[in-house]
Amino acid sequence: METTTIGFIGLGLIGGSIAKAIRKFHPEYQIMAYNRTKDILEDAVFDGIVDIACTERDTRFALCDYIFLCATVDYNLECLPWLKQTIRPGCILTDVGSVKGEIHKKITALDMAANFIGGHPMAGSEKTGYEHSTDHLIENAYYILTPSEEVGLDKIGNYTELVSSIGALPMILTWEEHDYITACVSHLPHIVAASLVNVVQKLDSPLEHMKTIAAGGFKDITRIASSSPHMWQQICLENPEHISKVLDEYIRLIVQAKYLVDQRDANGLYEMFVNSRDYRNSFSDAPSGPLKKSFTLYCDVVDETGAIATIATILSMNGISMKNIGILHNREFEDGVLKIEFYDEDALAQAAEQLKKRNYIIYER
Ligand SMILES: NC(=O)c1ccc[n+]([C@@H]2O[C@H](COP(=O)([O-])OP(=O)(O)OC[C@H]3O[C@@H](n4cnc5c(N)ncnc54)[C@H](O)[C@@H]3O)[C@@H](O)[C@H]2O)c1
Ligand SMILES: O=C(O)C(=O)C[C@]1(C(=O)O)C=C[C@@H](O)C=C1
Repeated sequence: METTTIGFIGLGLIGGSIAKAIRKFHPEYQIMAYNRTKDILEDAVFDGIVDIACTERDTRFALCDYIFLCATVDYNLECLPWLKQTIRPGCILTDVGSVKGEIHKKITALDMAANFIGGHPMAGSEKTGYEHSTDHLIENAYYILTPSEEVGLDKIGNYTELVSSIGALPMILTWEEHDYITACVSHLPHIVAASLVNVVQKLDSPLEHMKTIAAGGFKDITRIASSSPHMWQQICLENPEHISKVLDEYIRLIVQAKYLVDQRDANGLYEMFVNSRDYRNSFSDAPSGPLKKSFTLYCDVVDETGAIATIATILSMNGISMKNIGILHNREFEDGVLKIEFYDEDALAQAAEQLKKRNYIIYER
């Protein structure tokens, strides 16, 4: 039987992570890729992720059942007329862009809608490049699909299955819904993080005390300010109406907060923080879906020999079995943390209690 062939145009953080996940869950699939930087392609072939390193506009993309556009938005758009002449009729063409409107409009204008399902994994990092890609970046993350109106249900079904099979959680939206929602939960936060960093730079003294003292809270909320300026410039230029609308509401809330502070309005301030705390606590950090729930905690450790052994000893002395343990250098944490997985909720709760008792800092996700 013929195997599924998947093509990538652009093999950076997201393209590389999807390719690695496909390789992990479907080792028999044939993967071909083109990337502007040749060394990356050589690395990916060496890693066993890519089978065929392609040249620009390689005619072998005609063999693909799926083609993922994972380069910069402008280059993805530039490829469309050529892809129209190249892809086979049943091919599913998809992208991973953070804004969907522009590509959908171009796809419709080029009469390619019957093949196009927009895609957007809601996972990422402030880092870019294939070297930061992992086979688990999109694991358990929502993966939004925005099918064109003309695309057949069979294609949507197949693509949804592919997304689930590599560990992500497919969710179907229209591109308009997608662009409004992400303006609020992804694009606005990046603008807020950038502005927060810029306000400190502006207000700090030449001795840079603010910069020196900024601690966990500031670092947590501004990690994403280190993201690619080019990528975020493009996102803001592609989704201006929605971003402007959510910024209006955000500015209104900031002005309201200033008013509460200026008025020394104790009740109003308390209400503001109670509301945000309760709503934030109602967010599910581990989306429930078809995947098995994992019972995992993350623990800050000093990076020195013996740190893991000490924790393993504490847990085993208390009769707590671990499923997995390892150091994680992850987008969520500034430095390495220890990731410990348990078999059930009870073991997780007991472990958290024992480690907190010994002053370890624990994050449950
Ligand atoms: N970074 C994130 O957190 C994130 C999350 C979800 C979606 N996205 C979307 O994914 C897309 C890619 O982002 P990324 O973070 O993987 O970026 P990246 O910089 O890591 O990867 C882009 C890749 O495309 C290649 N490329 C760029 N221009 C090219 C060209 N002209 N020809 C061929 N290859 C070219 C680069 O060499 C690089 O390997 C963006 O559109 C972004 O909106 C990003
Ligand atoms: O975790 C991060 O660093 C991200 O910013 C990831 C993030 C986001 O959540 O806003 C960034 C852009 C995407 O299009 C999807 C995900």
